Amino acid sequence: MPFDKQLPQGVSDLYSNDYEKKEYVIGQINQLTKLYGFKPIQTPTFEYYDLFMSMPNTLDTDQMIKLIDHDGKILVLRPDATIPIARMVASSADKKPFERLSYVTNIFRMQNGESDVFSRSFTQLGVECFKEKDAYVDVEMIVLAIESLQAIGVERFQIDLGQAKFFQSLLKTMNLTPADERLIQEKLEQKNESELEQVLGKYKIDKKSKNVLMRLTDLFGNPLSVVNEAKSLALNDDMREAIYELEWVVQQLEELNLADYISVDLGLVNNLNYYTGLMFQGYVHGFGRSIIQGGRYDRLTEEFGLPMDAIGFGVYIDQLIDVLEKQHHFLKHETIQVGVHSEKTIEAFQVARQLRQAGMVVNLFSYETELNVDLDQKLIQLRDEHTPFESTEDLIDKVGHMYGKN
Ligand SMILES: N[C@@H](Cc1c[nH]c[nH+]1)C(=O)O
Repeated sequence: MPFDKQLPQGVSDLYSNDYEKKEYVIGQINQLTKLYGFKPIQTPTFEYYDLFMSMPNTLDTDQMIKLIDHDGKILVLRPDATIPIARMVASSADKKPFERLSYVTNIFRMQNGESDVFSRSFTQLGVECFKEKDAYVDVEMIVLAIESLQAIGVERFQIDLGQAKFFQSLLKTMNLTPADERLIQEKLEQKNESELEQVLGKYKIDKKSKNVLMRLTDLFGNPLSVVNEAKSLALNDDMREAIYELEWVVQQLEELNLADYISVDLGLVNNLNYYTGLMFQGYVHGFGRSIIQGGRYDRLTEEFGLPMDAIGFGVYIDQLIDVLEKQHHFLKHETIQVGVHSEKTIEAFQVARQLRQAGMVVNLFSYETELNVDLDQKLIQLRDEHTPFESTEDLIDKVGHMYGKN
């Protein structure tokens, strides 16, 4: 019986049209990350399940795709890129790894648990910077995120800035179990005010902390006014410090004339719980899911025995392509057809080479046997006695003209 050709749910083939879009988007952003000094690396597609479970409250077991190794140990397909990179950096032999690492990789993660098979494999491009904490790096990362989206022409996007330390320091005042904290975080992430209130009602928490927590559900918008309001809500020094750090970043971005791209959301939490300071997410108007997620994570490598401050972000490439498609950003590349006549083969190759050197996409066809090619795609025919183009400039001039480019 023939194989029934079906694919598992949530994965798909990528035909050249779509692959080219992906290649283009990745290429543009990579070009930029290189200019910022990031060096590409790769971690394995699967690793031990225990690696990801050693980070409490980060990824749920039912978000991961598991495999059994030959010795019975459980493996998982990479559900996150940042954790393995932290492992890699901490285990590098000379303990002096590159500071700035970048990657393009597939991530296998069921965002909403086991039943969510539709988004379980996606591509992420990311950068991670391992360097002693310095506020300018936080600013630089946001600038890189903004420039990455600008480089591919994304319109109407916004980067929401948050502060993990603000929320975490507030939680600390409540003395809850990790499971309770997780539940509160989940409700806050969903901005579900009524359920958050219900959940909070179950615990003995002082009124002040509860009120501040409830305020987080709508503490977002204009950066400096949110920051100012948050200052008056801070209940301890850590919360105050978190806000001052955020304020400084906002001020620098404003001075860099990037205020239009940013907003602050102090209710911003991420179920990837390794963030310790500045956090950010990139959104496009009219498109619900974030296309960029990142932040500072100063305690992750410590889990692997090498304390190192770090910050990074990941671009959700497939989601970004959906956005670009909606915003009609992909121009069709015109393919120039060059006819090859058996007595003029060399000339055809020469013309094709010149055109390609000028950056044009060229397909050859046999002028004698394939004359039925789509004549709408304008042809360069080499039937005549002379080669039609004198020089590359002449060629581009004429071809450009034929295609209305001049
Ligand atoms: N790993 C994060 C993105 C990130 C990279 N570096 C820091 N955060 C994610 O998958 O959303």
